[in-house]
Amino acid sequence: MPSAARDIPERNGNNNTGADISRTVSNSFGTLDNLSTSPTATFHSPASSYGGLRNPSTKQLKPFHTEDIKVLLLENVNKTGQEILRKQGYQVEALKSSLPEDQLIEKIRDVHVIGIRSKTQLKASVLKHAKNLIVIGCFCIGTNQVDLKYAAENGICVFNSPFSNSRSVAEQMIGTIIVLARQIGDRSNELHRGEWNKVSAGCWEVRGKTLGIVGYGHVGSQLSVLAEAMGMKVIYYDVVNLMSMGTSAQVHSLDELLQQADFVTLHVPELPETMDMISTHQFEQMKQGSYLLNASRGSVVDIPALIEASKAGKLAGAALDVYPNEPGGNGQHFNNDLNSFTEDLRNLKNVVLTPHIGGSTEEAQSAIGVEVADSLVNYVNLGTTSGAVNMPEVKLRSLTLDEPNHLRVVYIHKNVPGVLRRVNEILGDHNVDKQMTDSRGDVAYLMADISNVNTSEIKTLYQSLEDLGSRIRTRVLY
Ligand SMILES: NC(=O)c1ccc[n+]([C@@H]2O[C@H](COP(=O)([O-])OP(=O)(O)OC[C@H]3O[C@@H](n4cnc5c(N)ncnc54)[C@H](O)[C@@H]3O)[C@@H](O)[C@H]2O)c1
Ligand SMILES: O=C(O)CC[C@@H](O)C(=O)O
Repeated sequence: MPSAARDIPERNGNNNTGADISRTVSNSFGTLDNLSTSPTATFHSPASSYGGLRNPSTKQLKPFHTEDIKVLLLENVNKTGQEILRKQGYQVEALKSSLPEDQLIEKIRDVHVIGIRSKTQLKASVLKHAKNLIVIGCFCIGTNQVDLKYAAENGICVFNSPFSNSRSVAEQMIGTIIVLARQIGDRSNELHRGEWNKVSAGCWEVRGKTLGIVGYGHVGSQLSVLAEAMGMKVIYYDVVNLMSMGTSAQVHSLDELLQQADFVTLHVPELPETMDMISTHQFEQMKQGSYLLNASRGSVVDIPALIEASKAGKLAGAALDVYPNEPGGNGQHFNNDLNSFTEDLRNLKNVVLTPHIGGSTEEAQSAIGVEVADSLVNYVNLGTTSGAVNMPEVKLRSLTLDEPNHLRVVYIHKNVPGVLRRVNEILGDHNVDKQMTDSRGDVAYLMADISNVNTSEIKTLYQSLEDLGSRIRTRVLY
């Protein structure tokens, strides 16, 4: 089977039209709209909308038989995404869990596309086995689980969904703040065990309390608006200056936020700088009887220090949605084998533990499925990198059906002097209709549509580009 990225492609006989692949997902509960207040009554999956393919005059580029494209989807990627990829004719294998590293390496060897969520680690040690891989789709916000630099330097483009689950996380945080303030988790557990324990001591309204948001991006700023609507005062800390929502206010340092907030909630990405961002010193700065919430990444909080702060009564409660090590799939155990502190954590009072579900709503997962699958199809079929997290963003207007002898060249190369001159010497034997190039760090991405190309010339053109020392990956779409 030809490598989609490197071998000379064959023209595809598949007659997919825009109509085949455009999606209008209707609401199967639509007829109940006027009768039911069920959430499903207002739920619609977003429509898929990849650039240009819906227009019947658009020429669909096919670098290969689409059924040769192998896609591996892990971690229960939503069916909206699976359907979009299957409708392209790609061979899609979808698994519910992540895979242990040895099995992942076996599977990744011959796939062209992989889709993951937050659990699957695509480090260089795994990616080096992925000889055919051209693109990774993270069906989530976080991309810390992928070695983005290694991927770019090896011509593997990475996409994510930057905000489709932000609202879901913010809503979970609002619910959890109230659950903590009223000790609802403990009361519910007691009653499940048959114990009636009607108390008001240490239970509070959230109105008038101060919420400190660390990381005021997509999630943090949504949460800010919701919290103010409940009468909370909002302060936030971020490494960049940002516009305040409502009457919230940015503070100058993390310590300042910790000293003022009754509830501290973390919404920063996993970075070297955010590792153990909340540890013993930070707990010392927090107000007596305050609360900590973390739905960002498990590495951001030093959990043994949190356990100490909780046992010492410094914290009145905490909520964790993320952990340094998380189980690979549902049904697997959450115990000390995963994280040595787990048993201690489970025994703490007023500590809400959730299994990384901040973004797990029907709305978010359905939207993410469509968004990321669209990006993957756009990249595989058209070479478009709009929204990529590790490559320059390059997009060319679509070719049309009255441009039959055109082909699109995608050339991913090292960002070094003299490459464009050499590439254009090769392309210059033809008419270069349009060309765009951009760089990001050490990697550059060139896309060109050239006309008056005979099929017999494609192989030579492809090989000439492959032979340049600057080449990372060449793709020819026609
Ligand atoms: N629990 C879940 O299911 C879930 C769902 C979505 C996102 N997340 C996690 O939440 C994180 C935040 O999501 P988002 O969409 O709001 O991201 P975002 O990129 O929109 O916002 C992150 C913010 O953090 C700020 N930041 C970065 N480093 C910082 C530092 N050292 N100190 C203070 N601020 C810093 C950034 O400037 C940015 O404003 C994601 O990276 C992801 O890891 C978890
Ligand atoms: O769905 C997931 O696995 C991850 C959710 C969240 O942490 C994200 O990064 O979007």
